[in-house]
Amino acid sequence: MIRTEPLIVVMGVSAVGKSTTGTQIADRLGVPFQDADDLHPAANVEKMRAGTPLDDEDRWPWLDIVGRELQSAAASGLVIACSALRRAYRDRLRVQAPTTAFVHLHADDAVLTARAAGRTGHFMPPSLLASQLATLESLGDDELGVLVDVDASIEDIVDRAVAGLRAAGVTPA
Ligand SMILES: Nc1ncnc2c1ncn2[C@@H]1O[C@H](COP(=O)(O)OP(=O)(O)OP(=O)(O)O)[C@@H](O)[C@H]1O
Ligand SMILES: O=C(O)[C@H](O)[C@@H](O)[C@H](O)[C@H](O)CO
Repeated sequence: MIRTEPLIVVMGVSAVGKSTTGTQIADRLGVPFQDADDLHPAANVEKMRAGTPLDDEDRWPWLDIVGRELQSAAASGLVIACSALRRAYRDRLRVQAPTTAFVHLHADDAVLTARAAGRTGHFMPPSLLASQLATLESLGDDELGVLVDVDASIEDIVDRAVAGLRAAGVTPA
């Protein structure tokens, strides 16, 4: 039997917990983790740091880099934390890595505001949260993946994500 390793994007708006949770999902599944924030062109990071939201033209080249990382990780599997806010962005990733599954992390605005305000030393200003929420398109019923509410302990979130991926057939039963 041919086993393929999982390619997973942990998606959602800024400060929803993609990096924190994604690292632990990767550990649990025994695959590498990467943070797509580290793949942004420097100009994108500076734009966000200055308080200006990215637009589609800023994101396409970055998404192509993320897609290439997924595509080249077919042998090892990969969990990557990447906002992937719009359906069109996820379609772009699937062009290069069609088997990609998404863990969509969701939180109420109050939880997000508290988490964005509570962290220090991050380039993303909390003021950009509103534009992130305005851009977000939830995972569609026809998209491979799972929606997980993150108003919970990290262990519970990882449990739910891993169970959802198993139920969706992304990882073995
Ligand atoms: N389940 C949780 N419970 C409590 N705090 C959490 C939880 N998950 C994440 N956090 C905290 O919320 C903040 C945002 O988390 P994190 O940096 O992982 O989000 P992110 O989605 O990767 O953000 P960004 O995309 O902006 O880099 C951090 O300070 C993190 O420690
Ligand atoms: O698509 C975007 O607007 C970006 O990827 C942002 O989501 C940030 O990189 C991330 O959230 C860091 O805070």
